[in-house]
Amino acid sequence: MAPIVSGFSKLSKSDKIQWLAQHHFNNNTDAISIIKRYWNSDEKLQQLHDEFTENTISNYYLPFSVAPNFTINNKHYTIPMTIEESSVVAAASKAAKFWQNRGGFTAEVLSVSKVGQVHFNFFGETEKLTSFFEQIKERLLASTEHITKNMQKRGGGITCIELRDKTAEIDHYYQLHCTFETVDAMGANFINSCLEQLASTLQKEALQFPVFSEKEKNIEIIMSILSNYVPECIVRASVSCSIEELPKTKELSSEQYAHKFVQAVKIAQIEPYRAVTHNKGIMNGIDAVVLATGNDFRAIEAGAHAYAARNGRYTSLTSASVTENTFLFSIEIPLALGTVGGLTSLHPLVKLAMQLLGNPNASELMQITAVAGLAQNFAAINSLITTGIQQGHMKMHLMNILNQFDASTKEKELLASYFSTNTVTHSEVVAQLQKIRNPQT
Ligand SMILES: CC(C)(COP(=O)([O-])OP(=O)([O-])OC[C@H]1O[C@@H](n2cnc3c(N)ncnc32)[C@H](O)[C@@H]1OP(=O)([O-])[O-])[C@@H](O)C(=O)NCCC(=O)NCCSC(=O)C[C@@](C)(O)CC(=O)[O-]
Ligand SMILES: NC(=O)C1=CN([C@@H]2O[C@H](COP(=O)(O)OP(=O)(O)OC[C@H]3O[C@@H](n4cnc5c(N)ncnc54)[C@H](O)[C@@H]3O)[C@@H](O)[C@H]2O)C=CC1
Repeated sequence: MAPIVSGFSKLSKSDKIQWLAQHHFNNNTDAISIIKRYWNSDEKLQQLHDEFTENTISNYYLPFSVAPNFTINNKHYTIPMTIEESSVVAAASKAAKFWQNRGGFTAEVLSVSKVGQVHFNFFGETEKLTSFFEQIKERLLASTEHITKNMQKRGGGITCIELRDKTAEIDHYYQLHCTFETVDAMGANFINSCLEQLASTLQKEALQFPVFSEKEKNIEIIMSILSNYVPECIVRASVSCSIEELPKTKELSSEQYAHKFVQAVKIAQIEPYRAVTHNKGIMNGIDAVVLATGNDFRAIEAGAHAYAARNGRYTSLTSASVTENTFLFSIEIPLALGTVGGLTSLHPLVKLAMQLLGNPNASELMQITAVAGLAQNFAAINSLITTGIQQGHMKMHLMNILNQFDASTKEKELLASYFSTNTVTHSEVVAQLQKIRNPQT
């Protein structure tokens, strides 16, 4: 068991690795060589990556892939996707190709308002606090001027501050509930800086407010933090086509396909067990673009799933319908993304990803990302209601299984050919590999 260590963060990278080897890897040199094998040979680039976070000892490779053939608002895109799961990029590519021949995707940003809150305790009469707040509101805003002035020039800034009484749930607890627009930034640092300033001004003003008793003058700030729940930072994307343009299979006419597809989405709308996986499939596409563009996928995930539960029951983020002869499939989702700030101007591959997308602004990136989620969902449901998910997913997963058994190039070629007409299962791959390796058994 590892000993408790103090000052670990102060060790050099190589001393950190030595400590790990000694206390976790029995000084096994293989472990150290694995760690070092993932270092970049360009020392300057490696240092840049080391400095992204803390206690860095190596790099963790994730595939950086691309999905071509996306038409969004009549503009063509090749979308960068960073994800470890097989078949996700293939699925997005297949959906993109399918919809490119049917008018492509339509997307629009519906709203861009972000949220932050100052959480505090006030020990007095709510009416006095309300009156105090109304009197100091302008001074609260004025005290953030040094932080907001540049954002205001870009068309952003603090758009609203309101006092919210939460004493019904927690004694003495109130909020300054604030909304922001942060233009091309995700805005976390900007919002948090504004909130901390508002908290400081609130406290100072209260100390001097003559109507307050001594007790009321001492406002207790609990915390000041943005919210990753942004139900007013919404982007919508959709596709539509005539029923005849939908896929046909041996078993399904395009009309039967349409109705089965719509029911699959309706099931995700009413059945939370299905909705979670349905939305996970959407986030396969969304997270891949969020990661590739250096955005914060934890923030996106938290906000998206909270939004899916906004009406009290967790539900699908997409909807589908057939009206007369038209199939319509759409997504509405909160995506607080940035094309400046964070890693966007630091990580060379992130900069390349933005260049690949034509250096979009935040609004355009929101639309591209929502489309990736909708495309992912279309491909997943298409498979689920026709061949089943395993046929395609395992077809893409075949290489991972073969690599687990150190299959040779020749073995990979033989088995790729065999499995082009046979369903991939782990046990069948093992059996076929055995046959090649031990033909006499
Ligand atoms: C996997 C496919 C695309 C195969 O589909 P297919 O019809 O066997 O592929 P194909 O060989 O006919 O090729 C058609 C197109 O698919 C793409 N494609 C095809 N193969 C490749 C490849 N190797 N590399 C890159 N792209 C590929 C590519 O666009 C290609 O066009 P082309 O490039 O030939 O002009 C299909 O079966 C599919 O879309 N399956 C859905 C897979 C999926 O959803 N994966 C996500 C992971 S599973 C999950 O976590 C989500 C889920 C399922 O749980 C969500 C939910 O429950 O709702
Ligand atoms: N709960 C959360 O989601 C939290 C997330 N974070 C992290 O914060 C990072 C993002 O923070 P940001 O404040 O967005 O980044 P940032 O602080 O790195 O950069 C944003 C700044 O860029 C400048 N800027 C230049 N051009 C701009 C333009 N056209 N539009 C808007 N701003 C422009 C502004 O000064 C703006 O404040 C993310 O990487 C995230 O991981 C940090 C704390 C909490």
